[in-house]
Amino acid sequence: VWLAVQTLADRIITEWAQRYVEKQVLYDKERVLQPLLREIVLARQLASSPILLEWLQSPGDIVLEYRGLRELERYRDAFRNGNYFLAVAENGHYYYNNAENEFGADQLRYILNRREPSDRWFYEFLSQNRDLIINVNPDVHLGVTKMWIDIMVRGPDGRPLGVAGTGINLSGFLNDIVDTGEEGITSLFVNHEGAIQLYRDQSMIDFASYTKDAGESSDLGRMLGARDQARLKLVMEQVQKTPNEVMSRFVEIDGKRYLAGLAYLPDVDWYEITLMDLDQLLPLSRFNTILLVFAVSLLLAILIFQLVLGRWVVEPLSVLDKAIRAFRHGEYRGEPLDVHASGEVGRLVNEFEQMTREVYEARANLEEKVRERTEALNQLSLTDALTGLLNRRGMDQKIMEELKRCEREHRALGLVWIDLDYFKDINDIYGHGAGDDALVLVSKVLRSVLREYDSAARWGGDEFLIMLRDAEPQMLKSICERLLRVVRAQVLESASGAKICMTFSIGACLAHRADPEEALHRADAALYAAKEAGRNRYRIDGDSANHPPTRIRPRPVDSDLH
Ligand SMILES: Nc1nc2c(ncn2[C@@H]2O[C@H](COP(=O)(O)OP(=O)(O)OP(=O)(O)O)[C@@H](O)[C@H]2O)c(=O)[nH]1
Repeated sequence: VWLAVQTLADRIITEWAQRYVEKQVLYDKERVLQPLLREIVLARQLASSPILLEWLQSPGDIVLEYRGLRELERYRDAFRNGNYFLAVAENGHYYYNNAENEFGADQLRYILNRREPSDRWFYEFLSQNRDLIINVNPDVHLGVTKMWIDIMVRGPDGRPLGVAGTGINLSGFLNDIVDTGEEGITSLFVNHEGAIQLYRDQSMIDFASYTKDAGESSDLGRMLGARDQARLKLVMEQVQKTPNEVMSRFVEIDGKRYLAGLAYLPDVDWYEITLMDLDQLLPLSRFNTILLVFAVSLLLAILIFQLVLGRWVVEPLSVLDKAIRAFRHGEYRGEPLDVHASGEVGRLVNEFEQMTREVYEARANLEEKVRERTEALNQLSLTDALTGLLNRRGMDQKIMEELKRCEREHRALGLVWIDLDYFKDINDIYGHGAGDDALVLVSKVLRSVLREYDSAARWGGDEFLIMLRDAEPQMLKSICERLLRVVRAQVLESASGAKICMTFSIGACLAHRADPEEALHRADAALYAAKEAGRNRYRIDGDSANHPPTRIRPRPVDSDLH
C-alpha cells in the first residue's frame, strides 16, 4: 500500500511539476525578454538614426562626428545601464560612455584591431549577415563584463557601417532578472549550439560564444550527460518550430533529477531552459504525513470492515455451519440461532431455521405414521383376517403371558377348544362362501358369550380356541353350555337362501402351570372325546360327568340331512 501510494504521489508531483515548469518557463521568458527587448528596440533606433548613418558614411568628418556623438549621448540616459557604444567599420574607432559620464569628454576609447582576439567579436559580426547579436562578453579594454546588445548599422545600400548598441551590466541583470532566488528553480539561456548565454553562475557562461569555433563553447554539455544533451537538442529543434510552446523533459545534473522546461525566444534567437529540482521544490517526504494518515485510515477501514464482516457475516455463517452439522446428527431441531445477522445472511439463517423445523415436523409425522403402520401390521400378523379374532400366533402369545401370570397368582386359566361339526359338509353343500359365513357367525357367537377380559382366536380351519381368565370348573362348564346353546340358536343363510343350523363340539380344561402344550393337549383330548361322543357337546378335562352322544349334522332348517 505504502509503495502504491508513493508511486501515486510521485506521479501526482511529476504531473504537477510539468504544468508548473511550463508556466515558469513562460514567466521567465517574459521576465528576461521584456527588459532585453526594450534595450534592443532602443539600440535599433540608435542604429538607424540618420545622424549616425550620415556620420558613419564619412567617419573622418569632425562636424558629423560631433553631431553623431551628441546623438549617442542623447541615447545614453535612455539605456538601462546608461551606456552606449559605437564601433566604426571604416576606421575601427570604438566610442563608449557610461552612466557616470566617465568618458563624456573623450568618448573615443580605443581603436579596434583585427588581429586582437578581444576585438574578434566586431570583425566576426561584420562578416556575418546578421543584424543583432547579444554578446555576453568581458570587455578587456573597459574592464567590465556586460551583455552587449550589438546592432548592425547599415548604410542605405545595406553595407555594414559599424555596430552600435548598449551593454547591460551582467551581474545586475543576472541578480535582478535571471536569478529569481526561488529555491529549486534555475533559469538559463542558451543559443543554438547550446552555449550558455545567461546563467546565475557566471563561470558557466560562454562569453563571446559566437566568435568561437564549434567545440570551444562552454555549453550544456558541461552540465548534462551526452544522452540528456542529445535529448534537449531534439526538444530545442521542436520548440524552435513552435515558438509559443513549452516542452519539458527530465534531465540529470550532478546525479540529481531535474525537470527541464524549454521555450524558444525568436527575438534574440535564444532558448530559455528552466530547471526544476523536484526534490527541493516538493520533496516526496512532504507527503509522508499525508501518506501516513492515508495508510492508517486505510488500515482502520480494513480493520473495521473485518470486524463488521466477522460479526455480521463470518460469525453467523460459522454458527450456521455448526447448526448444519448438528442437524445432520439429529441434534438441532430448528430452534432460533443466537446470531447477529441481517440482510442476505440473516435471511439465510431464517430460511435454515424454518427449513429445519419443517424437516423435523415432516420427520415426526412420518415416524408417527410408521409407528401406526407397524402397529397395524403387528395387529394384522396377530389377527385372523376372516373373523377379526386373534390368529394362532396372537393366541399363542396371549396364552403364554396369561399362563405365567396364573402360575404366579395361583389362579386357573380356562382353555376351550371349539371345532365346528361337519363343517366340510357346509362347504361341500352350500359352497365355500357359506363356510366362511359360518366361521364369521361363530366368531360373533364367541364374542357375545365371552367377558371383556377373555380372549378368542381362530386357531385354523374350523377350529377356535377360547381363553378364560380366572376360570374355575363351574364357570367353565356354564360357559361351554352357553356356547352350545347360543350356536344352536343361530341360523345361517346361504347365498341361495337356504337356512343352515350349526353345532360345534367343545373340549375344555383348566390350566394352572405355565405349560401351554400340556394344557392345549388336555383340551384337545377333551374335544376329541366330545367328537367321539357324537359332537354338539362339550367335554371338560378331568370331568367325570357323562354326556350322551348326539350326532347332529349341519342341515338346512326343516330339512332332514341325516
Ligand atoms: N369355507 C372354509 N372352509 C374351510 C376353511 N378352513 C378349512 N376349511 C374346511 O374345513 C373343513 C374341515 O373339516 P374337518 O374338521 O376335517 O371335518 P368336519 O367336516 O368338520 O368333521 P368333524 O370335525 O369331524 O365334525 C375342510 O373341508 C376344510 O377344507 C375356511 O377358511 N373356509
